[in-house]
Amino acid sequence: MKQYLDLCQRIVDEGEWVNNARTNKKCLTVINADLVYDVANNQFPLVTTRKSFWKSAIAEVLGYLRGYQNAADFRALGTKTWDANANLNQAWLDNPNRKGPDDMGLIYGALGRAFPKHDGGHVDLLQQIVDDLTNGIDNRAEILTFFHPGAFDLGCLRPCMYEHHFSLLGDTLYLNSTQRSCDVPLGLNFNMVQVYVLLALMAQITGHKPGKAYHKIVNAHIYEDQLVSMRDIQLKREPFASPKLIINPKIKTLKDIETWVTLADFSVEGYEHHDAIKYPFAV
Ligand SMILES: Nc1nc(=O)c2c([nH]1)NC[C@@H]1CN(c3ccc(C(=O)N[C@@H](CCC(=O)O)C(=O)O)cc3)CN21
Ligand SMILES: O=c1ccn([C@H]2C[C@H](O)[C@@H](COP(=O)(O)O)O2)c(=O)[nH]1
Repeated sequence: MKQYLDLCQRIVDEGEWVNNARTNKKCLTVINADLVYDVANNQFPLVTTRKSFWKSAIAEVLGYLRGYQNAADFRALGTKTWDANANLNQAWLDNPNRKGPDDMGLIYGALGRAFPKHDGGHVDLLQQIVDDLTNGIDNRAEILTFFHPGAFDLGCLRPCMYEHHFSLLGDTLYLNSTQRSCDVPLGLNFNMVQVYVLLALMAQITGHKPGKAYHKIVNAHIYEDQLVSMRDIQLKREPFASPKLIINPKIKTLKDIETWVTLADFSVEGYEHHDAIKYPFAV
């Protein structure tokens, strides 16, 4: 939690204003932040200086792992967070590749689970990584990537957390996640949970102990209409201790995640938080 608040404060103190053409908003911006999550000791990085809707964040991860590409499927899992990008973004509404209401196109898991090959086929990057790790193999390229510049026009948004690199040291699994662009008040609140859960889940289904998750952020920003709430409300609050995340131990395979896992398989223990803050969302 401290590292999150430190980043927010750093943006407020040292950030530079950058005009963002896509959203037509100004962003107070810093470049580069490195966050670390101690998954081995269940230090769940949940924001406590406002109420965090952590279930929505985990629903997104489940949708990515299943390769979903439709906001209705994400709603069925328990999150509405893709509705705006699928249905309110004018550039995507005007894009002939959009297949209709709620379509998000080829982004995140839809791409990572069927990455196009040169011969016209596809490769399921996640399945390959799970198979390797389950067999104790780390080929030093266990990389789940969602980044495919040749396919940007097939999706509603370029992936923000675009790469997850898994590594094995003995029986401990590590994760390095890279994020190119980060909406710190809204998105990072979710992204910290997601990096943590991804390592915890992957360790559980491949039979390893989770170690640390390293989260690199390149462009970290606060939108102009979020600044006052962050600076004058959220940053004035004292954080509470980190809660614990409990994952159903019956989840043992990728197939389990694909077939029966729901948000009921996740709970948080000891979550003390301040009141909710509603931050504006830039489409
Ligand atoms: N501008 C922007 N920021 C983002 O963080 C973001 C995008 N766009 N587009 C793609 C996804 C969607 N994400 C989202 C979308 C909405 C919320 C949101 O509204 N969060 C509220 C309430 C969530 C709820 O009730 O489930 C919050 O207070 O955290 C968070 C992340 C993260 N990403
Ligand atoms: O997981 C996510 C997804 C998106 N974001 C934020 C970062 C930016 O504010 C926007 C995306 O805009 P781009 O113009 O494509 O950079 O969404 C996030 O923080 N986390």
